[in-house]
Amino acid sequence: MTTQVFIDGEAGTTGLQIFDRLKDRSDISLIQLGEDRRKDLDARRDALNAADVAILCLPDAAAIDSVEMIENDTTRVIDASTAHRVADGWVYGFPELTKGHAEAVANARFVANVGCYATGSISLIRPLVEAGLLAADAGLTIHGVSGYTGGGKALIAEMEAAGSSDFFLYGLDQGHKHLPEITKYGLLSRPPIFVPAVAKYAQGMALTLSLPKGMVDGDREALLAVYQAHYAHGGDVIVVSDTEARLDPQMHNDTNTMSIHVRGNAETGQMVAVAVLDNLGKGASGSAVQNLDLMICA
Ligand SMILES: NC(=O)C1=CN([C@@H]2O[C@H](COP(=O)(O)OP(=O)(O)OC[C@H]3O[C@@H](n4cnc5c(N)ncnc54)[C@H](OP(=O)(O)O)[C@@H]3O)[C@@H](O)[C@H]2O)C=CC1
Ligand SMILES: CC(=O)N[C@@H](CCC(=O)OP(=O)(O)O)C(=O)O
Repeated sequence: MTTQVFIDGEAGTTGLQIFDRLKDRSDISLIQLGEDRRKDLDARRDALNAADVAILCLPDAAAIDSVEMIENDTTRVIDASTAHRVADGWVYGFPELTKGHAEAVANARFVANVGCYATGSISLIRPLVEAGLLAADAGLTIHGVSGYTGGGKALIAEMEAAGSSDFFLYGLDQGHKHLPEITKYGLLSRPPIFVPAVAKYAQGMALTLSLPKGMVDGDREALLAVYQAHYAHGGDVIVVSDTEARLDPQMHNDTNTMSIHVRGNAETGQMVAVAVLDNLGKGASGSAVQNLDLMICA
């Protein structure tokens, strides 16, 4: 029997990429509404209730409405929006979060797919805190750069218009929507300073976690060993002990791979950990399909 999947928001940036990943699969039947009915409440309610799994690729308010429209106790939900990331009753959709978490995703009814910057940030922080190398109250600083598809259709239109900016910083007020989930699932007792940026390319992101001398209890080799052990339980996170001078945020585009790198200066003890991922791959659509696969294979 095929699994009935409804992508609510299929015409958006994340929804389209999920559709592309699922459209040729023989184990999945896609419920589609078409352009004329995709925002029709009754049509969405019927589709949500007919689906085995609904994948919500909507703004937060519409995603909350979708969950409220489910009247049965069988439709399972993967929500790509921010609405339920730290909500009770939702499993955080990052299978590699910690040992055993993939099973939690597989058995969940409600899965909150992870934010793109949050995926990279948590992937760097959590293993070090779990291993006792980094204090939960450490004053962390994360910088990130993303392609403009991370902002959905509105930012794509803005950045592809004539005269748009080439690069900008934002989130400087330290109110970025990913900070609550980074703090909670990074096992931190205070949020990091987070300075994201958008550059004039479509897709792919890189984040750095600054590790000044004395902040972590270990050198580069120790950190790489901790990351390797943490991500040895399967999934799509790879730990790379490279030393190339440049890291390209687009190097994992159109895949679900996220790579972790550790660099630094052995003489000064100053280090930086780096995560590279596709904001629409492991940062959104790819991870939604990874979570779906875990859920329907359980
Ligand atoms: N882009 C990314 O890298 C990531 C995005 N996300 C999250 O995924 C969600 C979708 O983002 P993204 O795909 O980028 O956004 P887009 O703006 O590209 O797509 C959103 C889609 O939802 C549709 N929509 C809006 N309101 C309704 C409604 N009431 N009923 C039905 N459809 C509606 C829009 O319609 P219309 O086409 O008419 O505008 C659009 O097609 C957001 O919550 C975002 O935060 C998560 C991780 C990364
Ligand atoms: C480049 C860009 O604008 N990125 C978005 C985050 C991507 C996204 O929408 O992710 P979530 O839905 O997981 O929050 C932002 O910083 O708000």
